[in-house]
Amino acid sequence: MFNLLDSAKGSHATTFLVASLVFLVLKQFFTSRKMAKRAPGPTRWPFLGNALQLPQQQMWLTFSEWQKTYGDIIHVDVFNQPIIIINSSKIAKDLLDKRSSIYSDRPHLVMAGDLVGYSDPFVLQPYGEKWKKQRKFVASDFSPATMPRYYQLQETEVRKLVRNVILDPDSLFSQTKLRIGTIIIRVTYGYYIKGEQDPFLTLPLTAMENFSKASAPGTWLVDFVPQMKNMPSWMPGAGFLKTAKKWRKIVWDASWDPYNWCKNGLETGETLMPNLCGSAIQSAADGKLSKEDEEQLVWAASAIMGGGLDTNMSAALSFFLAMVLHPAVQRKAQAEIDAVIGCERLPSIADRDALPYVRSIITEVLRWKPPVPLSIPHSLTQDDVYEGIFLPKGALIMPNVWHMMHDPTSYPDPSAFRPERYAGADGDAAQRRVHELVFGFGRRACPGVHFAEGTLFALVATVLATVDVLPALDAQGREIRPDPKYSSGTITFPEAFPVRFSVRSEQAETLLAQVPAGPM
Ligand code: HEM
Repeated sequence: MFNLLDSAKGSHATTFLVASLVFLVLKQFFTSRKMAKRAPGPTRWPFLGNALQLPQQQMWLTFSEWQKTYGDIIHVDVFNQPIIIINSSKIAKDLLDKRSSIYSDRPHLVMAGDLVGYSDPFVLQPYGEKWKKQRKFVASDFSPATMPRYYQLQETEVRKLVRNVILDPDSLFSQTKLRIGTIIIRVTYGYYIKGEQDPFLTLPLTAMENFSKASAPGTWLVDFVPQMKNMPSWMPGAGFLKTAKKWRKIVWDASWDPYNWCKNGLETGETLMPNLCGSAIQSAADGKLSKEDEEQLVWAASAIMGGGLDTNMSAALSFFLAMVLHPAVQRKAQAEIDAVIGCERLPSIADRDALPYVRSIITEVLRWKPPVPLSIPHSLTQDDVYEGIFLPKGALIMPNVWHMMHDPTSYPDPSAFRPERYAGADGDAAQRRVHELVFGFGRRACPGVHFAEGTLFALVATVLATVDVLPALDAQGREIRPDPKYSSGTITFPEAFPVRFSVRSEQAETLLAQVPAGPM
């Protein structure tokens, strides 16, 4: 009896062991890449893949349409380069945030990176030692604790912007460029921009314009057929090589000229406002950086300057557009500012906590028109499987942030501009959810987020406190309602629209007049 029981127990144990092993092997098999299937997507052509189906204009809208047919993860191929489009915020976070150790590389862009040189600044740097060093250079200057150092500069420059556009509403776009450029260049190099034609402003602006074109996915054949970069420049079809050469010089000059100005200023003892490059040089041993460190600092600073220009300008201009279209939102925000700040002073960034409706306007601008609608693509460094879907090593990962921000299940009536979405007890969390997506993912998330939020708050609060933003009038005195049209490219802007400003009170005019004209 005893022996029988023992052997019965033994056979149970063996069965259990075998069953467990079979289960583990099957589990491994079903979750392995062999069983995982590729994500759905439009039908591919041999060799070309989906090249002909990728739209040239505002890709995010097409990808959003495709979501209805193919779902939240879409796989397309362009000349054998796999591209994974993600239309869901949950999946984007599951992959890019939670699995960031393998999703933090950047795609190797032959045109933008190898040929023009945009892979030197850390925005496009591969995930590696140079990228880490550059992020380290900027980490403390752009941490939340450092932000108050910049408040006065941010507030002063946006006040000048408002004062100038009241006098000349047609200068809205150029003034926005000038003031946002002045802010970011001052904190990066200590240099104060002398005017719209200052090369320290025009060069990086041109470099950013070119960046948007050079990095727009699917635009350059050489990105998919890298051998083309070696073709002789006289050959038909090699025009892109001439373009790349011209653009490369602009990137170089835009990055090294202001750096050298800053370095020389330190050497000659010229007083400079605390700035990223100056502090990094001064904190190096003996005040001298190694050649390698200097190079990485130049590119880190260039990334910060570039990152802080067009993105902020896009959001600022979308804000003005939203205000022209939504007078009721303006009135509600003005009532909040009048009640909290009064008319004796202008709002400051330190007032942020006390102005929740003003904050929710900023969030709604970023949701309504995200400045970087497809974020900046990441690249996957090893094969991966997500819920039975195979994601290949080297795939370009494109989070369609525009779609996430216009998903009607999260944002009913998504094309409506409605800051009230963030009212109520969940308001702050709802705002955070927008910012977390609009400013990017995982280890590559935007290092300038706090700085950008400060500049935008200073702008939005100052504008609403001092002026009514109104539609321009036509020759018959009728209001011209602008049609919100946006550019394509990595960073998207509203097309120029007519606008009018009316000062809200004499006190507002007096307060703006007191802002000093020169550098601070
Ligand atoms: C409204 C303003 C801004 C928006 C919407 C924005 C958005 C973004 C996005 C979507 C990315 C890509 C994140 C990813 O790959 O997952 C990014 C990266 C970056 N941003 Fe911003 N940004 C803004 C302002 C700024 C400012 C003010 C700075 C500089 C002070 C800045 C510097 C950078 C840099 C250097 C990167 C590259 C990060 C990396 O690759 O490691 N951005 N930003």
